[in-house]
Amino acid sequence: MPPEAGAGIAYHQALNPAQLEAVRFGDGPLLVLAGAGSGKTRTLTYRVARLVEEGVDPRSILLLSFTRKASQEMLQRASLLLDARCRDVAGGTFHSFANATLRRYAAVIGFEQGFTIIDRGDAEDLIGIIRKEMDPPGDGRQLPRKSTLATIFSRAVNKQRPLEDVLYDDYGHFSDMVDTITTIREQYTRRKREHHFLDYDDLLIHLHLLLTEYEAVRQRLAAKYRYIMVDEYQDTNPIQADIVSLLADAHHNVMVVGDDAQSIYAFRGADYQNILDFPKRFQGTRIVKLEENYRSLQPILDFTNRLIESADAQYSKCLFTRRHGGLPPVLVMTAGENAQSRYVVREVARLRREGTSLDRMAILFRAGFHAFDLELELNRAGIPFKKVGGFKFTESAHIKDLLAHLRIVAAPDDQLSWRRVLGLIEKIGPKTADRIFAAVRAHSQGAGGLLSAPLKMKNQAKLQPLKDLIGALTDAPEAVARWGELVFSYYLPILRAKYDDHPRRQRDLEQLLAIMARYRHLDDFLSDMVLEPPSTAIEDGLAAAEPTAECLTLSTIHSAKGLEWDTVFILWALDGRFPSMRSMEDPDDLEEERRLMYVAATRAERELHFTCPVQIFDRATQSLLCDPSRFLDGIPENVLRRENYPDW
Ligand SMILES: Nc1ncnc2c1ncn2[C@@H]1O[C@H](COP(=O)(O)OP(=O)(O)OP(=O)(O)O)[C@@H](O)[C@H]1O
Repeated sequence: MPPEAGAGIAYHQALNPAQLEAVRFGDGPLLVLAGAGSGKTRTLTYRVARLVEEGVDPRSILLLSFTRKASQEMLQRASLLLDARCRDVAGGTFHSFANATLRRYAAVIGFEQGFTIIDRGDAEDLIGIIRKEMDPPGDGRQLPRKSTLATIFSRAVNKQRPLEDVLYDDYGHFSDMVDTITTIREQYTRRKREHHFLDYDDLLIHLHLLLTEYEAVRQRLAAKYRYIMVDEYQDTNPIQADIVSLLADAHHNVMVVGDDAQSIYAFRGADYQNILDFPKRFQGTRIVKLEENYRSLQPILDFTNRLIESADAQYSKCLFTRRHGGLPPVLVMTAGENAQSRYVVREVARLRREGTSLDRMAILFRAGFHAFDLELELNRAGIPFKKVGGFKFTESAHIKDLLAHLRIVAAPDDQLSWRRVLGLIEKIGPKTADRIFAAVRAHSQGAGGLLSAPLKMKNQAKLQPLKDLIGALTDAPEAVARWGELVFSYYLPILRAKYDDHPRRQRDLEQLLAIMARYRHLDDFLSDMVLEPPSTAIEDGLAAAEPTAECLTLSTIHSAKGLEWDTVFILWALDGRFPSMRSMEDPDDLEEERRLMYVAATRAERELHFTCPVQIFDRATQSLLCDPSRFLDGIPENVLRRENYPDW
């Protein structure tokens, strides 16, 4: 039991005056502008504990955050501070909250039989099927690819803009196909309805709809959640901001926490304008700024304050710390990409000799491929690393294969999963798969329909092992782990035949089985796999051989958000790479790149290195890139040191 338990929480000792003000704030709207490393997590945690301590029913508090892990950690910490009541607080992401609420009110919005959530890959596959059926424009031009179509549709939803506007503004070269693209979207919407599918965006759309069209439901939800808290508010999109307003409309007890300088999800529709507009949405908003940083040494903050000072519209903040000492960050010009990798390897080795653990160092970059050369050098030097970001566990083919078998049992109307499952059987193509699916569906006995559906003789034999599996699954009582084992045994021979690197993939599947063992209901497991997929690094380097060994982190900047390391290296601080050439065409994109660099730099506690390989040929513009990132221009030597590697 912590010392404070029972004797009341020692707020004064744990919090600085600004944090304390936010924690003790009474009813009404509150905007907490929390600089990087200024303790926003701590502030939210203590506020939850305080509300509960003062007698607020924990079930009437709703804490929305960017990942479920973040909200779970906050609630766990709040429980340690106060007591187990804090675990009853409703916490999660916008999407998981939408999922839970829509399941409760499914009948209201016309999903009496429930729904299946499809991930981005499935959404693209469905769009791909429709795209194939459409006539090409006729002039030899190609329709946008399925992934581009999915991005266009999603952008329209998340920015709440008409499809045509998104096409004209962001994809001008496809704007003459607006009619065909609109038809594809209509078809996509229709098919999703038919199969009871909701994609990620639909979760928000339907929740929004539920709150705007069904006043009685909105009132019930508003009465239920008397205190609303939102973490990372700068990364909300317009629908999410509306959802918060609709829920809080009746009482205005809403606290949002965020940092406009760290908004890096505009490409997903996030709009940092939400945080700037919050006081307009909620009259009488109290604004509290958290400016004391507990993470970095002062020379790092001197640099990051400079970096963000030139950003456009923002709330002004000036971070400071009581931690002094340390050197200013360094910008190292390297003679090409390989020299960049060798510089990083040399410095990592030096830090290690000086006693810094590899776990306390990170190499950050904008896109996964920016680190390929470095990965080779690290392997050569025998430095173990793990690579995070880019692509997710559940997006890999073998994981999707295994999940598809479970999905046809949970949702027998899921045509995409049937196609996948049947497509794994030798000599069954998409057409046969669709015929079998139609026969099973006509039988209306769920997946068990496969056992009795009239099928061609030649298909009967091929399907026997799958039939046995479905028979076993439908006979076994609902035990998620057991079902996982059954599918795993069935799938193992397929995996071995299909992939040369099956041992590594088999380890992933075993990990998935371990995760399954934590679930009681298959629906919950499958929904979580779409909403909160495990963030396991699949592309591990040498570390993969010894998962527990100390290792270096290689990460995209987006995946490094909220994390911290003793030493951080930021690769490719070269104008044309960071900011990228593309972002230079649009001032908003350029600003987002600056914030991305700010997020990366504020992860460092003690040492910060930028590397800039020069004389890089850019194919798109046919030019040589030689200058450091424009964001570093004009920063004086006493704030950012400059070096060459190797000396030239
Ligand atoms: N009042 C305080 N006294 C001492 N340490 C604190 C205080 N507030 C926060 N910290 C410490 O500062 C560190 C950063 O806090 P936290 O993770 O909450 O930052 P953050 O604001 O979420 O950062 P970011 O937005 O950059 O991800 C943590 O180690 C936390 O324990």
